[in-house]
Parts: sequence; structure tokens; C-alpha cells
Amino acid sequence: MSSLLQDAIQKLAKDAVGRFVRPNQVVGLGSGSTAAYIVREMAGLKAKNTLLCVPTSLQIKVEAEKSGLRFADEGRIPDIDIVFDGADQIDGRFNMIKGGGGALLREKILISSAKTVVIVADEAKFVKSFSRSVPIEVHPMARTSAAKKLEEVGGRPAMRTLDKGYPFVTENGNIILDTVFSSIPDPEKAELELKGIAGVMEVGLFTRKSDVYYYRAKSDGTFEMVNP
Ligand SMILES: O=C(CO)[C@H](O)[C@H](O)COP(=O)(O)O
Repeated sequence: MSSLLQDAIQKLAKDAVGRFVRPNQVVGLGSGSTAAYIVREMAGLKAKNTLLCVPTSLQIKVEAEKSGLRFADEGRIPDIDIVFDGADQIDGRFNMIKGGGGALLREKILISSAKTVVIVADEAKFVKSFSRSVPIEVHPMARTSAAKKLEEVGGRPAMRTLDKGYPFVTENGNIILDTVFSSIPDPEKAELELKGIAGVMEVGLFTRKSDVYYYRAKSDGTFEMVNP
């Protein structure tokens, strides 16, 4: 990533935290390198000790620990005031593909429950229509049955692997089938349909629109808020 783009993300993190975080909030923390900028920015907040955070992965939990943030009991999910998160792609209608880091299940739980959602991403992630695979978290027992069903609905699933071919296992003990679709004309319908396959724990299509704010970091070092 260029240093100008890093500058832009740094600046937007400052703006987003200043604009959206208030004392005594319960704050959901999405995962990934862009969300980590937000967490680092939260380290400097005067009201830091009044916040309670809910992390979506060990990666962001470690960042939050370094920033001196406190954690909520996960049972407080109904009280989540705000979630900060990144995205892998955002289409022209503000649907998202997420799950590049494998935290999609916990991210979906937080994003579907929070009062307000703030998405931070660099400009390359904003596209007219999706052009990458959709991460689909699947119970290991359904590895082949879910893959077959995904093929039946036109997908080309591939199990995510680490170096040397070891399966990538999520923090929930599941696998990810990164699934290519030739097109996704109706992401909301696709999200529901794919979620209905037995053994599918979560789908990396995120279609919530209300109270979602998007920040775009630009390669000239600036940023903007782009809203539906
Ligand atoms: O969905 C995610 C993790 O499951 C991340 O938000 C997404 O992969 C973007 O990550 P990054 O900011 O590192 O590009």
C-alpha cells in the first residue's frame, strides 16, 4: 500500500472515531488491516475507559488490547451502538463482500445488530459490480455437500487453504469455500439463498443499508464519505 493511501486511512480513522464514538458506548470491532487503523485511533480517546468493545477476531482483539481498550461480555450484542469494519468489495448499490480475513460470521452478527455501522475501505474496494469470490463459511462436515449445492446454483467453490495446502480453519472451527459466481444480480436474494444451504454457517455477502456509513480512502492521500 502506498504511503499516501496509508495517510488517507489514518486521516479517515481520526475523522470516523471523532465523529461517531461517544462516551459509554458498546463498540463492535470488525477485523482486518483497515479496521485496525480505527482501533489504533481509539487508543487516544479521552473516553476510552468508558467504552466496551466486542472484537470479531483474535487479530483485532490483540490490536484492541494494545490500544488499551476494554471488552464487553459478548452477551451485550443487542446493545451495540456502533461497529467499525472494513470490506473486500463494495458494489455500486453498497452491497459488500466480506470475509477475506475469515471473520465473516462474527462480523455479520455485529453488523446485523448494531445501531450504526461505519465501513472503512480504500478506493480500490469500491466497484461497479462484484468481481471477486464470495467467502462462504461452512461446517467441515458439509464440505462436499455444501460445495455440491453451491455448484448447483452456479457457483465454483474452492476451499480456502494456507501454505502447504492446510485448510484455513475459522475461529469458529469451520472452513471457508471461496466461491466464484459469474454474476450476482440480486445480492440480497443470493445472501438468503446461500444461507439456506445445509451446513452454511455464514455468507460473505453483506446487504444491510440502513444507518451504514462508508469512508473511502483515496490514493492522493485524501478521503471522503460516500453514502447510499
Ligand atoms: O471482512 C473482513 C475480515 O473478515 C475484512 O474487513 C476484509 O477482509 C478487509 O480487510 P482489509 O482491511 O485488511 O483489506
